[in-house]
Amino acid sequence: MGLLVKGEWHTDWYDTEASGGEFVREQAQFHGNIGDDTFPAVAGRYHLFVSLACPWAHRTLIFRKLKKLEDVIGVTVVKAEMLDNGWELGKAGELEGALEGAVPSPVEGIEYMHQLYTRHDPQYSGRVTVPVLWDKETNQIVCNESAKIIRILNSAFDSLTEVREDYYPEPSRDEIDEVNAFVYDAINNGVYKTGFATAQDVYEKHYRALFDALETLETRLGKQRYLVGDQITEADWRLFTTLIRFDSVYHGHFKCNQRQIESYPNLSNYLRDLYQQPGVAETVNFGHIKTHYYYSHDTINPTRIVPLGPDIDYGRAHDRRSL
Ligand SMILES: N[C@@H](CCC(=O)N[C@@H](CS)C(=O)NCC(=O)O)C(=O)O
Repeated sequence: MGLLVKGEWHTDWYDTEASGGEFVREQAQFHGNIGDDTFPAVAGRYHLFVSLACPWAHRTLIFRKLKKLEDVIGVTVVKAEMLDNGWELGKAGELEGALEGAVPSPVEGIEYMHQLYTRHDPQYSGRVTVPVLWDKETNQIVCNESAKIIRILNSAFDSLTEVREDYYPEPSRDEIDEVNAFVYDAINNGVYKTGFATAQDVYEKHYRALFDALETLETRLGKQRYLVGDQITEADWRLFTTLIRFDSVYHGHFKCNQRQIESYPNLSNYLRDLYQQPGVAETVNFGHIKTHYYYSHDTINPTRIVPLGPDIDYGRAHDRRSL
């Protein structure tokens, strides 16, 4: 764990002292678009760097899969553990098996993700996060904000594939934005704010907000199959990547342990419905997910023991078709 200061790597844990025990997420710094003159939509030019453990990177893998962009955008997987040097790229052959179609880094001479950031900007200051959408032609980061990358993948390459599914349909955009904001604050980022809190009252505040929000969604999903009506939208995929990690990691490691997702009738069936959408299960790697969290956060789990459970079959039947 660390960050870059004017291009120099520093091994620092998140500074929660300055914020009274609160984990404060840093904003992503690269927000380029695809489809303009700088970054035209071209097959084979752009590349994703992802961690299979990371819920934010997972969103981008799902969109690459659903929009059938495997031949348009390459992908490189980083090691599950994030240690003193931050995210680490494997040696050739080491990680490709973790995700079908993954390739070693196309950017030569880099061992760590922080070297990719300094390749783009030798003076970069900030956290070194995944996912990264990289332009191989100009050696630049196009974007390192998953919310933006999934919008890019949703439509920017449509002329290169036959897939026309739209996960951000015009008529539902206001509602999707509203649900996203609620889910992001209390759930996607909520589990981190709960798990990384270093003061009891801060932990309790985010824990309560998280479980209140899950209760709200449990009720909402009693009336409709997906978060915004009867069609899957980006709002569902953004929630999915947190829910699929919840019982294995956030419940124990982040102390989000009032309930497991398995105990909510609607949320658990909804989670299996999404997991069973074609191609999605292939993007889920519980080995990387569990190893990453339990191994990398040594202030939370210094023994690095990775728990064996829980055993949950996300492939078993769900009841959502009746809605
Ligand atoms: N806003 C970013 C957040 C990405 C993010 O925080 N990724 C985590 C992995 S789950 C990371 O790389 N953390 C490294 C760090 O904070 O040093 C996005 O959604 O793309």
